[in-house]
Amino acid sequence: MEENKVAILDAGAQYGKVIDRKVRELKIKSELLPLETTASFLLANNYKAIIISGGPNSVYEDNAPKYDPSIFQCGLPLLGICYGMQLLNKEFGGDVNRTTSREDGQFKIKIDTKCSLFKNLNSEQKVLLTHSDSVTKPAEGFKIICNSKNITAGIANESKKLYGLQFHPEVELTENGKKIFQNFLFEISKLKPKFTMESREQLCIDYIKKSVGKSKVLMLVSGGVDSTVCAALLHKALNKDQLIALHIDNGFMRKDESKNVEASLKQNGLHLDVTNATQIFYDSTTIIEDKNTKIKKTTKPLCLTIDPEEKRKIIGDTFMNIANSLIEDLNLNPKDVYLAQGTLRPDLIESASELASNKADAIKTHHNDTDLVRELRRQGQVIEPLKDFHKDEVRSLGRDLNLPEEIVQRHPFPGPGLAIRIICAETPFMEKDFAETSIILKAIVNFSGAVKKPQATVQKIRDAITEEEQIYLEEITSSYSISVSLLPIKSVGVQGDCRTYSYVAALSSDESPNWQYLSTFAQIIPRICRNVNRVVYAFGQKITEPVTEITHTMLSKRVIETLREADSVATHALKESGEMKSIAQMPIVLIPIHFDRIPGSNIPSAQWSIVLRPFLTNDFMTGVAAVPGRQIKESTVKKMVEAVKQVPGISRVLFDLTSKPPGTTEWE
Ligand SMILES: Nc1ncnc2c1ncn2[C@@H]1O[C@H](COP(=O)(O)OP(=O)(O)OP(=O)(O)O)[C@@H](O)[C@H]1O
Ligand SMILES: O=c1[nH]c(=O)c2[nH+]cn([C@@H]3O[C@H](COP(=O)(O)O)[C@@H](O)[C@H]3O)c2[nH]1
Ligand SMILES: NC(=O)CC[C@H](N)C(=O)O
Ligand SMILES: [Mg+2]
Repeated sequence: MEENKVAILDAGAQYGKVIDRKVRELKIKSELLPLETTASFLLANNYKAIIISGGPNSVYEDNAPKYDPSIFQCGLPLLGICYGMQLLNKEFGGDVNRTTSREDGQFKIKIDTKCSLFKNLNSEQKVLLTHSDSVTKPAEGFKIICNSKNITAGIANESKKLYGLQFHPEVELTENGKKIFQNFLFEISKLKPKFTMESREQLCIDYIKKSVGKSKVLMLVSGGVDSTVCAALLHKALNKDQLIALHIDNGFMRKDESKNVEASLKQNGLHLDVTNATQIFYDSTTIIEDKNTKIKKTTKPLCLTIDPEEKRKIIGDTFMNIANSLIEDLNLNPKDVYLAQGTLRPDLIESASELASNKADAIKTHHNDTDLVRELRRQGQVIEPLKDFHKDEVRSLGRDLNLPEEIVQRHPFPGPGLAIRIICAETPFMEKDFAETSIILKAIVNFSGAVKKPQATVQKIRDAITEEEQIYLEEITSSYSISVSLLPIKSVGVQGDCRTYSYVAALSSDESPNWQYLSTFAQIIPRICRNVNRVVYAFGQKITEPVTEITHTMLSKRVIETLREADSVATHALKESGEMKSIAQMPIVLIPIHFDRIPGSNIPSAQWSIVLRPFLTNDFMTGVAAVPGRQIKESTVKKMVEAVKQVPGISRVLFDLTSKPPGTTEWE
């Protein structure tokens, strides 16, 4: 029996598969298993080490996921990550509590270089943290092996080979994560790097051939990277007459997108059927189930829907319905036709599909993983050869399949398209925390003045950030005059493996933007105000009046056209600058905010604003905003702003500075 493998016990992390991948890249075999897997199973099946992933729950809650306590006593080396570390600490009698500060994003931590987990590392490390529970007292027999601010970032009992990390060594934003895994696997667990990955291309082709047999496949092709790579695989695996490729224009595509996709794929030898379903999407509804009450209801038509999850579900189900009607139109027997999609691992994990984890929180329902898609999957009707891949892996497979760079390097464009980049609203989002949050935000941007008067607000800020950050905040707020407005709208984020849906804070200034200072605010604001998951900078003069109204916004044709134009001119400016390659993706988002209205005037809020979101990531699970002057030229940003301002109906242009976590790439 295989001697060299690691069990990854899944507590519901967004990054379980990323751990699996990191371990395999080090030539060690690993398997993702449920958290409740027993120690006797692990021993009987020859696992040599255990990694416990993060997860959305809290270890002290009654409904915390079940596990077998013997896994900690069975003698196998164990590494607990985030939730996994909290569980380890609790199991041995230490304390885990929700403290006043949370951490989401990249942080510098101090590590104990003498700990074997950190062999060959420097004492300061940049890591990704995303949690609100913390180890407040390490369990007996455990020492603290790293700290961020005064929060414990890692614990160890070296003689028992039990280790816990509050940060995530598996993601890109932890710079030396790979070395930490090497230390755990090779030095501590004494595993030998023997595992070689089978050719993933061959595995995909075998899977397609075996699943499809002599039937036909209707491949849904958006023209994006994943569906094009998937279509190329199907092309290679099947006979020509078995494959029908369909592109659906749902009315939320970018300017000329459908036309360009058809032409580009034709050039690469793939014939596409293109159907224009704009009106069908616009009017479509679907049936959704309330998570708590389990009551089912029919949604409003998409053009009147505000809730982002409802929008996503309607769109996903409508894609499926259109594909099914094409099968009918072609007089094919639905039982003999498979539907193929370019679904990737992040689509499944973010939608909380059982295929990826049975404990993860749904961050956002991807259109290719709605209830209807899941039902078709259960019936065995869906083919998804890339469902275990991340984006960077698909790109490398695309290159192996000789697809041109222009396709392989395309920026991703979500299936629901512009529909989830228009923040719809009927009323302002102003809960009872709105006023208090606005006060805290003001104290943050006026920190140097606020500290002179001792008050609870200042203490709240001090509690959440390091002493170094407090000094820096005083310095920048005494030299740079900045204003902050809490916007009465919501956007989606991800914190501690949980979905958040909350306020946006907008910074503005009469001085020219100091991007370093602005990025600092973007990092610290969500840590101090948990109900703010996104920080943007508003170009133009300082915003002087509180923003308490919204422009009534639905997915109307005029709003869609406005965003389509703004997206087109901003993307054009990025292309012209030659910077498409250095940016991973650039969502352009329309928000229902009309700034600079004359107070007391009765002119209604009628305009919208546009947010630019140039974003950097490889695997799309974590990432950072591209900062002007650093990862994107300031002159390019200026051109984008000028171009977008010319679009009729636009009040202001803003720039999103939020990393993932605490924000997500898209706004809903
Ligand atoms: N307009 C569309 N027409 C047909 N199929 C679509 C459309 N949009 C999305 N899909 C299907 O949904 C899948 C998932 O979409 P997703 O955006 O993640 O992938 P992609 O569009 O292929 O690549 P990218 O991530 O680069 O945009 C696609 O692979 C495709 O099968
Ligand atoms: O095909 C898609 N259907 C969807 O429903 C969907 N939602 C998000 N995305 C894309 O997924 C990546 C991660 O997005 P977030 O950071 O916003 O979660 C980013 O690349 C997003 O554009 C989608 N793609
Ligand atoms: N990412 C995680 O594992 C988070 C664990 C826990 N829910 C927290 O917020 O601390
Ligand atoms: Mg796409």
